[in-house]
Amino acid sequence: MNVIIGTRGSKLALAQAEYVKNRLQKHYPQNSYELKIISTKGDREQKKALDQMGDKGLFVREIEQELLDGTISLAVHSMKDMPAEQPSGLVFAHAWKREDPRDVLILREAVSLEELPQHAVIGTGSRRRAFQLLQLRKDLRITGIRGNVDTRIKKMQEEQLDGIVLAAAGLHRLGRTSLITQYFEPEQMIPAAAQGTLALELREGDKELSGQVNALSDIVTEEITCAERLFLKGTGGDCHMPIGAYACKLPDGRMQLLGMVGSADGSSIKKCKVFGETPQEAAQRALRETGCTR
Ligand SMILES: NCc1[nH]cc(CCC(=O)O)c1CC(=O)O
Repeated sequence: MNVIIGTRGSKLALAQAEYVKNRLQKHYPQNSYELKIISTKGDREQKKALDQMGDKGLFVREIEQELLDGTISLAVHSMKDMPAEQPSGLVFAHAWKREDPRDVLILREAVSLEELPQHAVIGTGSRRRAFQLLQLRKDLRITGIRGNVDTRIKKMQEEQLDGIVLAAAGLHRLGRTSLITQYFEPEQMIPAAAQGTLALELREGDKELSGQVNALSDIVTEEITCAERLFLKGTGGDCHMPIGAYACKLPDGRMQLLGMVGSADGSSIKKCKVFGETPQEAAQRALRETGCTR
């Protein structure tokens, strides 16, 4: 089988696609593999604020179209960037083991959040991160920042920001772990739903490839991703809303789910911690506790 893997061209997207290619190659050396870089609307319109571009799936639509057209056989994305709804005819393979789901702080000079001077300026384009950061340190000033991981690090230097918040997973995958000043525990800063998990998307009915990809999956990641995405879907929000979800399995086998839903301006933030026997039960309880359902 010839496996053509579609990916965006950013360094992080390429690192993720290479990782998937190498892991498949190791387990299935009988296949041939190639990467195909696909430019998306999100890549081409870097200058517009994300809020203005608005629509979901900005970084995925062209890639999904190539899957449907059959010009690629597997798409690799970050699951946290995937819209809740998927085009018909496409499915996700079972998730592989997730990378570190936490958010991290990269500081230009200070050594910790506590040691930052009063009114220090932190860059992030995510309201989820901004509002939770302000819960930890009310005096901080938040400034918008976007672009890929390298761009944000460069902007922190050029614009003399005191720091930025990024996902640990991206930095680990790029080999930039040494830049990290501090990790936030999920209870302090609830990550985005499925942060650190790859989305491996393929055509429904592609039995041979899905069999191979699914055989390398991680059942715990599959369950926690299910709980986090069900919660996200139930809130009705997309990646621009201040919504967080973090699930993990406890030693007794139950699932724990931390949920967060904020109003658009951050004036009200609801957080919860619930337990459930199944992803569905945990997600339902979290939606009820955050006031998304009754
Ligand atoms: N929104 C961009 C994005 N999409 C996925 C990751 C990191 C990797 C991951 O969460 O799997 C990042 C960068 C970041 O948020 O710092």
